[in-house]
Amino acid sequence: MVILSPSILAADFKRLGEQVSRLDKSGAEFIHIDVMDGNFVPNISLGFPVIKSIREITKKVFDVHLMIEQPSKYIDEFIACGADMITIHYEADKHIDRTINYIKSKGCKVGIALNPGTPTCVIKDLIPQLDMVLIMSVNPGFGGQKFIEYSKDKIKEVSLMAKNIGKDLLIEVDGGVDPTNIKSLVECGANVLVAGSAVFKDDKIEENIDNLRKAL
Ligand SMILES: O=C(CO)[C@@H](O)[C@H](O)COP(=O)(O)O
Ligand SMILES: [Co+2]
Repeated sequence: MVILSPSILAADFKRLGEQVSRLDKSGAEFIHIDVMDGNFVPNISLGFPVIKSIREITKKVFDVHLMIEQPSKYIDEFIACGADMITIHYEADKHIDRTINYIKSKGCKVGIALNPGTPTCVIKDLIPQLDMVLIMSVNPGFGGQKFIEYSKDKIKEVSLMAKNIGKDLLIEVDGGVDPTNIKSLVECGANVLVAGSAVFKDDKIEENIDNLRKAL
């Protein structure tokens, strides 16, 4: 099964509630929420009040991508706001094993994100504990960037790691996903596709989601 996870970073924040309602009625299974702190990445996006507000609009899976330093400090708040899946960056947490266990102990799904420059070998031994691995296919911080082609090799590597241990793992690709590359990403082993610009372009949310699905 291929899961679509529209990133609201690309939404029109003047009409965020209306657009999230449209996502709620769409065929997308997840909603990708990019949290940025201006330290781990050179951008600041949104936080607890926004997540709490849109949680009242939809029951879709909140796929929360934390691009923040010291993510372990905020796990309880993100869960309280309604996060269903929390993905932290390998590069942002020196005690990642402890944070993974804490997130799971709270009954929340857990993912690890890898920047384009981080090799997949660093998470090999963590895969048994994970629900998801997020492969960043752009440098984190902004939507609308160009897909980094070598991300496909990383998707294949993680897919093989999971297969070798018989692990049913979500493999999420995040950044520059559009109808021209989505099929090839699934063929590499991706099963969760994040799309921001490709979904919110020209406010044609429903049509753009259908086009992504048709391109598979
Ligand atoms: O985490 C990030 C960016 O750091 C992504 O989730 C982007 O928000 C995806 O946007 P597009 O590349 O699909 O426009
Ligand atoms: Co993201």
